[in-house]
Amino acid sequence: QDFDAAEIPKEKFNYQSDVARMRKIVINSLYSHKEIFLRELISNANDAIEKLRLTALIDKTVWDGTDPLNITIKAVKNEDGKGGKLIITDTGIGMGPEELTTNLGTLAKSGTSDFLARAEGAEGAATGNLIGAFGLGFYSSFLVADKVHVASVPAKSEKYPEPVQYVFSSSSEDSSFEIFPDPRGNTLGRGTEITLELKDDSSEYLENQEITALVSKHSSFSTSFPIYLFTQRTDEVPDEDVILEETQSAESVPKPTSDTDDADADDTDEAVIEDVSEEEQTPAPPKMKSITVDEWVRLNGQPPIWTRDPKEVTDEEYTLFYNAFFKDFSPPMTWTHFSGDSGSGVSFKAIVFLPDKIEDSYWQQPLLSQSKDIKLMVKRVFITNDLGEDALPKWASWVKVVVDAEDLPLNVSRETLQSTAFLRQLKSIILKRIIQLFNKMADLETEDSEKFEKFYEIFGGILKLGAVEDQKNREKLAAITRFTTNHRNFTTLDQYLENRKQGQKQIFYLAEMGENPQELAKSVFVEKLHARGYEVLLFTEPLDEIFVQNIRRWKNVPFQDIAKVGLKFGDEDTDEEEEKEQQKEAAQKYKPLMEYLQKQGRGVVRDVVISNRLVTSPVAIVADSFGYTANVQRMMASNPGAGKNPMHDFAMKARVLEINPRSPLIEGLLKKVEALPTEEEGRDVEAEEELEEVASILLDGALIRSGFEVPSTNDFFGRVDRVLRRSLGVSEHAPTDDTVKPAPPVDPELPAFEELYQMPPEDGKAGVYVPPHMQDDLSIEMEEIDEEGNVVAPRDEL
Ligand SMILES: Nc1ncnc2c1ncn2[C@@H]1O[C@H](COP(=O)(O)OP(=O)(O)OP(=O)(O)O)[C@@H](O)[C@H]1O
Repeated sequence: QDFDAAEIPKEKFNYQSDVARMRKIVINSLYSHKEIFLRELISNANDAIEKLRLTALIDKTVWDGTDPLNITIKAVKNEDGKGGKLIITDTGIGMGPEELTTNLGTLAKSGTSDFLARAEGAEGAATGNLIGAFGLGFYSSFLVADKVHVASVPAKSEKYPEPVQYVFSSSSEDSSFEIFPDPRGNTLGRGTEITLELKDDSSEYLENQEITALVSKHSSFSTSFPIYLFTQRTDEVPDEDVILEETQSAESVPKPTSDTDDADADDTDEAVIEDVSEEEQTPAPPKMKSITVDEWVRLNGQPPIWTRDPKEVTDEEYTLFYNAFFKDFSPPMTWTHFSGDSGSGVSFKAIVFLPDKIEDSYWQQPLLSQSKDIKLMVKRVFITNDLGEDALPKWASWVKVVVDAEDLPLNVSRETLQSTAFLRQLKSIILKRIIQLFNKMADLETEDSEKFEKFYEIFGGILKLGAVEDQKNREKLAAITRFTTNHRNFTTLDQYLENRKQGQKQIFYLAEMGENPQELAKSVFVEKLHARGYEVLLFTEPLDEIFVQNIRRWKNVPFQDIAKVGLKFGDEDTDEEEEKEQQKEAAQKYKPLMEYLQKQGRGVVRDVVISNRLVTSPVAIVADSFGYTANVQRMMASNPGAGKNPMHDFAMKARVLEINPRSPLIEGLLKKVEALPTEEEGRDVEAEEELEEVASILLDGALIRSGFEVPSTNDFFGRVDRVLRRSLGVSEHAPTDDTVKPAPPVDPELPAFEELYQMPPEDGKAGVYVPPHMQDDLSIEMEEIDEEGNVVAPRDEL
């Protein structure tokens, strides 16, 4: 019986506008992925049965545990041989008329509009990957069907004591759908039946072979309930009418089903026929006739992948499973499949997958992330993917895991789970496995650097976050973390220590958020270390500084920020006597300059000292151990609350100016300071001002070189201008002619459009507005085309 057969009042509804947009996107942009409709419908069916089973744990009226839970698929070809219907049925929770309306007629998901906007835009092509993840599931039916009917009966419950079968009907063209009681009556008992009236170009989905292939590719791994396909087989059986006559005469009846028994006795069917005919010595073989045998064939008979022997599962199977099960349609980066014992007597099998990307949304708020892809099964039955807030530390919340516990009760709830030792043990087992996978990927560095680099690009930040967040696994995660140095890329902390020079008791690093390592390597702070052959870790990501501040030491060697005081090469004790003497002398020699600069630099630096870290640069500004480096200062600036800390001002100014005694510039400055006439000799105010200006530029330059900002950019350039004038011999005080033409008086009228843009004459012909400033640069050719797209008469109108 047809859905339209009876005269039943049908209620008509308009789709919510987002649904209309969604259907359009699905139909237009996913055409090349149209086979996904089956995966989506099966996945919905599976979810509906799962929901039934979970509800039945609390309320037995919903399902008493006896009637079978399954998904069936049936293709019905039209009698004229053209097109047909595909019917997908489940014995799940079902939907009442209101649910049909809201679930299928509206999109309740948050972020829908965002998604729609993205999908309609340039990224539309990529929607193939988003479709399942976002739950456009049901609408994918319109990829292959002109018309879709969803008949459904909700499970018996308080809300539906006498459930009635209703139908949701919609065609792919309509902006509305209809809801009405099923004219066929209650044919389902419970569950949902989706009838797709296939489009002419989708009739391949009527072929059982095609359906079987699709199910095995996309759905066999992700469904926990049996999927049956309706098949019809033609069998040759003895014609019963003839047999009946023979029985009456010979009293020997070959049973219609005896084929198999006979086949057991011998290997081939042919032999059977011979045997039978010889033994019974009947004058003629029994008359045969063809009959059609209806059969439901199980499509997903394979046991779930995690229960299989890892040696027998191919990489492709793991990938297909991952895609379908976690609705992430890029292949996983790597995985580990293992079985174990939790230690509290729960044995389990699990697969832990590393995805091949971490969503941007994760990095926006990593500390708020919560794992949602640890799917816990008990004896192959899905229990939950919500293991609670602290299921895993935040650094690992992106991981995708399926775990199947043998020895937990089937009706275990999340609450009872929380109090079991199993969950705690599971957590540490998963973390251990993730770290194992990280190590496996990190080992690829030498064999397959491309793979390794991709891994590091995605998980580098995770390793640092983990080392900061997770004290227990800190060491293991920090050991895998890599850094760029002035010597090489991807250095581990252990490798750094191997390259340590004799006496070196610090791990040198320099941090500048957002800089690139090559630039950072040219910093004043690195120059001497580099020139002497020491290795310096170059930190350019915000997490780096937080990372060292948390781990503080590696194998007992402390980290030293080389932009701070306290830098020691470690070989100072072995310096020659002569060198020490030289340093003493330099301190003596530069005393007047240091005193002078100290006076000039008040408010910017706390002290001035002779540097041991500079080679060619004349000066640098170094932070005290408790002061802010330029990097920390910048991080503070982006944190609005930081200025309120009473230590803030103090930490800002806790820095020292270091001068390079071997720089000619510094020597020259010393001479100038020494040459200044004293009070007694009669002060030279002009020379004093000149020198102050130079000192001030030197200080500002030192700030900039060291990554800090100058207190006032305008003042700084005013001074530079004056020094430039002096060096060019131009008068310092000669004013620039600063007269300018004032603007005309206020104009109370708004300009007319025609004044700004020349309008084409209003002669009814097509025209183009070209703004005056573009008229010289633009020429437009127009051609008229006929309906077939052929050019009628080329013209050059403008
Ligand atoms: N076979 C079904 N049985 C019962 N309810 C269903 C069935 N198919 C769909 N639904 C209901 O309709 C809703 C919308 O389905 P749709 O496929 O559009 O998205 P979804 O299933 O929520 O998302 P996703 O496909 O990502 O799981 C479902 O959430 C479910 O409540």
